[in-house]
Amino acid sequence: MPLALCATSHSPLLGRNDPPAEVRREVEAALARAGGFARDFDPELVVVFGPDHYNGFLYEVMPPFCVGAAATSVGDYGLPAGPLPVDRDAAHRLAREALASGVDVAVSEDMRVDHGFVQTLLFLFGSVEELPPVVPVFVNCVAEPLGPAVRARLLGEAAGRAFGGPERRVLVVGSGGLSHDPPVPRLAEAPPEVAERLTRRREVGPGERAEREARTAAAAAAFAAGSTDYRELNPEFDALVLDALASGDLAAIDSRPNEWFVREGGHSAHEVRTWIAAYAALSTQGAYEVVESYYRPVKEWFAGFAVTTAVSRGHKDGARR
Ligand SMILES: O=C(O)/C=C/c1cccc(O)c1O
Ligand SMILES: [Fe+2]
Repeated sequence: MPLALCATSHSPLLGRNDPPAEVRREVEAALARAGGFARDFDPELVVVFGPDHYNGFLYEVMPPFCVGAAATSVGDYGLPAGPLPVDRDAAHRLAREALASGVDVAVSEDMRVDHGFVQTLLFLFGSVEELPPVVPVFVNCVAEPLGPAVRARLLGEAAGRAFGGPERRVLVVGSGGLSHDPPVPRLAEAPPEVAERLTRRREVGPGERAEREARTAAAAAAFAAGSTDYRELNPEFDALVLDALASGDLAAIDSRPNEWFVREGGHSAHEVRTWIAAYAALSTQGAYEVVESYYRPVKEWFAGFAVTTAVSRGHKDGARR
């Protein structure tokens, strides 16, 4: 039972702009079950594929992928700031495997990560203090130009080869998606001051951060109230993605052109690359089965919100140690 998988959407608007209480309770229950699955599996290592939202990676240098050999949470949206417990040797092992197989990952000895990593890790493990050793793997999902989605599969397969095997229990995690298009700025349309902000790394003060986050929450409230300024969530796209991942037919999604993701799911639908990578890692161990799959579109959170867990076929019960 060497690999298991959790893949969840994230939304930093959870707790800031909530849907009716029963919807929040239902999503939190699905997240709690995924957390129970992760803790029962008791991983010795967590490899988490996550995006960034111009908090850690800027156009100064924008790699398609980056393996964090050390990482610090920036503490956006009220999440805890500070270092994450990264397994540096494991990070280098993954980078070597990826590079040897033709996936040109960058390596960072000082990676900054935002809610795209930290919120999902806390969904699963509760607090930074309770985290097992992690390897954070940045997947660029917002900063155009993007490579083809299939590269995320190749990256995930490299992770599967690096960590598959009986020696240790490794949980692979995907964080992001599914259909959604929150107001994340895009360089091509950015006025000069925003382009500057997307390009150069600098400390963001608490006032500026709070203002930005309040703007996103207000946009989500307007979206939920019926504003047509934002792209609708697309449950059909989300179902197609979830079905393809569950069936193991990753090509059904990762062979699609980038424009398809944007047209069907919105700009941030590219975050499903993190799920593709996680499922691809699991696929290196043979056929797999989804243990649980939860889905609900939540406009208040700007998210087609899904939570899935999976194990290699025949290991459903073995997921509990
Ligand atoms: O504020 C941001 O940068 C992004 C917010 C957000 C909102 C909803 C879903 C997501 O995946 C997000 O990253
Ligand atoms: Fe996101």
